[in-house]
Amino acid sequence: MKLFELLDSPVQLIMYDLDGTLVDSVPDLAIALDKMLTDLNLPVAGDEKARLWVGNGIPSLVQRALADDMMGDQPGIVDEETFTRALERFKHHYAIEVGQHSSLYPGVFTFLSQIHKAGIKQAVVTNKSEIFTESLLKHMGIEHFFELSIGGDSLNEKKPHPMPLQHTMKHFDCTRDNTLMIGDSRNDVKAARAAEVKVVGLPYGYNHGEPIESAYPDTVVSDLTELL
Ligand SMILES: O=C(O)COP(=O)(O)O
Ligand SMILES: [Mg+2]
Repeated sequence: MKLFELLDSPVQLIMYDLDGTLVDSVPDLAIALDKMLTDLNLPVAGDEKARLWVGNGIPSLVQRALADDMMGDQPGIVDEETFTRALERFKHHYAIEVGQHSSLYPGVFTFLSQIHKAGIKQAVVTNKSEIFTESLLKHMGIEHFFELSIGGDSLNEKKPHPMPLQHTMKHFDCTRDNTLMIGDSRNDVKAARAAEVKVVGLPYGYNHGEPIESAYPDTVVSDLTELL
């Protein structure tokens, strides 16, 4: 499906998820997570598990790794003291690793350039912490494409809550009629549904081990250039 087929009005704003949508960022996250686990004398988790756990922000990722379980971020599973120490260790390691082993997915740079040239506004709406979002965008050389980036800790709520999407639309004075969300996980689809915006799913990212089709985005494309 093409961009112009998705909305009745011309697109004025595209909101992008970051991890798993624009950037294959798990290699950095997995290294930082394993260094954190090693600091705590726990067995390392590796890439595969990190890939399943990423998507609900850094605190959830750290809790899942500590519990070695997807449900680790539920109340009462991980004790507060261990979590606080682990989070500090993770942030320390990730600040060093961020952007070092990550790469842009195929078609991302071309798509962002074309959309930028067409005068359509672009924003990042991620659950990744703000400070690491800025750093990753710079390392990937794509920060200049975005007029706004909202992190998982920028507002009171993060995806799947619609708040970051609604905040972004308001910022650009855009509405559901001229705005599109693009993401790789059910959190993106749920947030878009709750904000009543159309959403494109990408199949190559991190959707907790499930195909993105199971979250029912409006369409799925194999890479972003398919939308051009
Ligand atoms: O850091 C995360 O948990 C995932 O971030 P995302 O929202 O860009 O996929
Ligand atoms: Mg994602």
